[in-house]
Amino acid sequence: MIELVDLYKEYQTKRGKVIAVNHVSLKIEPGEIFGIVGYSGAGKSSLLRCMNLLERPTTGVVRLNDVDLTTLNTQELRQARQKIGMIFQHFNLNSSRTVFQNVAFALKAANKSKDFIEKRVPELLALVGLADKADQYPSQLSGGQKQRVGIARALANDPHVLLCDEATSALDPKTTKSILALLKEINEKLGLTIVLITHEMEVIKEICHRVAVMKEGDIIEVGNVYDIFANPKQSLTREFIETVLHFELPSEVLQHRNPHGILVKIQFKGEIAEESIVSDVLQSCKVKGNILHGKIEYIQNVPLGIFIMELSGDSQEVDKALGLLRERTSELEVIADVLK
Ligand SMILES: Nc1ncnc2c1ncn2[C@@H]1O[C@H](COP(=O)(O)OP(=O)(O)OP(=O)(O)O)[C@@H](O)[C@H]1O
Repeated sequence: MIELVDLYKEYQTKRGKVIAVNHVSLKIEPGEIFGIVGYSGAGKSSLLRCMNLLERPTTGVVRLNDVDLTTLNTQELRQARQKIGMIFQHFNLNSSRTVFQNVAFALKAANKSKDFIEKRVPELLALVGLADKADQYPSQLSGGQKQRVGIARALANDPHVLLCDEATSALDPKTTKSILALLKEINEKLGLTIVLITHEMEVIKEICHRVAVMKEGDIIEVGNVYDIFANPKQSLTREFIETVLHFELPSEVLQHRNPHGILVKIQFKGEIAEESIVSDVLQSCKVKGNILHGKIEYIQNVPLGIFIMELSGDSQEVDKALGLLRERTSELEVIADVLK
């Protein structure tokens, strides 16, 4: 488990002090994929790099499996770091070494024997799907393949934790998906804890169990990914979610609104997203419902349905329909007139 207690990181610059991480406390549980999302400059890299002391926090505690890394001497820290793998946006491979040698490097640094290295590297390359690339050089590989080498190298010493610093930001969408799928597979197969930072909410949606939203050095919201998507509290979180759900109503739709109708946003969580609650209620109340926008997203394989509808008809019947929709289940949320 990783535990950050009151972590604070500042940099001294010519223009004065910059606070990158502002008294953050966080617990990351073993085996989870934990994402940290935020815009550029929010402090994500600084926070991540404090987790393995690549950056030393100005104050605060970084515990890995109950050991406070900030209290270790150089030798102890080197040992502890072997249990924290890291991958980078630009892969950080040594271009003058082959794929095999890049991965072997991490094992040599941990004083592993030649025999062990000869056996272990092919296993690692097979795990990341590069069994046939051992003798190639980084320049002969695609971006996705380079990141696979980075992952193999990071896993060489059986880490407890894998830190991912914008690991897919330099990759195209298809390659991003394949790297995220590999990370998920490794998480499930090896029970490895993964912490990733990203500015893309899509990455969070794709593989994370929990997410923290970071702004100006602070964590402003943290929770289970599904709950955060279904019920974001902070406007910045909503902004990030919007980049995935694309739920803005096009202005043409608003121009052609029925002046007597009311706009409702209806959100279904879990299995009921697949039921026909809305049509049942509208039929029973003789209310007309016009779907203006709607979709069902699957987040961690659980459906989240969101619809924007215009309801029209006798106003008492519309109120009754809204009441019934609210009542039908606690998992259904009706936000009446979305424009107000
Ligand atoms: N080595 C450094 N020296 C001085 N200031 C720094 C240093 N590293 C980061 N900063 C500053 O700290 C703040 C947080 O930066 P950080 O890189 O941690 O954020 P980030 O969310 O990871 O952004 P990005 O995605 O652009 O890397 C920024 O204001 C940045 O300019």
